[in-house]
Amino acid sequence: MLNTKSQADRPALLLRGVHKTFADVVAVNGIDLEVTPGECFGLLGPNGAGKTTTIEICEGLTVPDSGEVELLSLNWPNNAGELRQRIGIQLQETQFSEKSTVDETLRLFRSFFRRGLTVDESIRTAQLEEKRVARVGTLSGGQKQRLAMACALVGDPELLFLDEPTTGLDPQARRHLWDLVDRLKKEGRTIILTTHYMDEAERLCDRVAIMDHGRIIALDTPQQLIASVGGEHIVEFAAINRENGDGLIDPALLTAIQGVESHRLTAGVHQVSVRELHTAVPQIFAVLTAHGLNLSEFRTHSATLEDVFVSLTGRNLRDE
Ligand SMILES: Nc1ncnc2c1ncn2[C@@H]1O[C@H](COP(=O)(O)OP(=O)(O)OP(=O)(O)O)[C@@H](O)[C@H]1O
Repeated sequence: MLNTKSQADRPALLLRGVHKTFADVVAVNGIDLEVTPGECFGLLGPNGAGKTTTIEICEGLTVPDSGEVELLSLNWPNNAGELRQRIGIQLQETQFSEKSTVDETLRLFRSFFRRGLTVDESIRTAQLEEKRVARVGTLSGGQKQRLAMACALVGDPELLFLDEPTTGLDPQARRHLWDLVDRLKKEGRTIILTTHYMDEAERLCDRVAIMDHGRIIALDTPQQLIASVGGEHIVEFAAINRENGDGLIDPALLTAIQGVESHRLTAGVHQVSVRELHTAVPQIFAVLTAHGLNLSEFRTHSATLEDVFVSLTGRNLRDE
């Protein structure tokens, strides 16, 4: 059994050694996790990493093969009734009745909870006032996501699960959802969200677990994860030798440059993490010139969670 601290000291969510296999696919391969009350915690990873399976295990929708899961000091299936009253769930895709109005849909969801927000409050929170009497079938993608959020909130949950809340939304609708999540954080709710957008995780999450192949491969604040890459900036370039047409360069020549923290070569593109652009870049150019190399591509960016994933796995999050 889990240890017996008082409820106030307990994490809002606790996973210990959680495994789940579907036929021959290991979806979740030994996850340990503790989420503090009031925290916005992100599960970040490429498609198929196991994020949805993990979150569905937490939500009581999927039964793990092994491991312990505790939410708000309660567990599935022993405390299922109480848990359903105290958590909110936004699934990756929610099938609402297209013919019902926003108002009718929320009334139905509100009827599942003993206590919670009024339908008016949840419509206001999700900024759907103008769509109150609109049929669900007429809503845009962003409005449907906000309705799904309103349904997840109508029971006034302490712990809220959001599975890829902004996938498929245009930039404006995404920002709208982010503002809503900000407000929910300020209200002190614990939020667990999955995403494969690193900017979303950086923007919203207090801490992030990066998942790959069913495991957590890194877990920290976005800032600490990014700092772990080594340099604040990433310089990416491809180069061609004027004589023989290849782009090879001894990595030791690059890593010997003062302020260069690491080097990686992916699909012909060199990625160098550096502390300061203005000192490192001229030296990189000097090394290339000295070895007869001309640049064919060159760009720089501030290090992101994408770079953390690349440095851990050698792969890009987005290309999966
Ligand atoms: N019900 C299921 N039956 C069979 N395989 C499944 C099932 N659910 C998930 N899987 C497999 O388990 C692995 C993890 O899937 P999961 O949906 O948890 O990943 P994910 O990180 O959420 O990906 P995405 O970002 O695409 O939603 C994948 O290989 C997926 O095909």
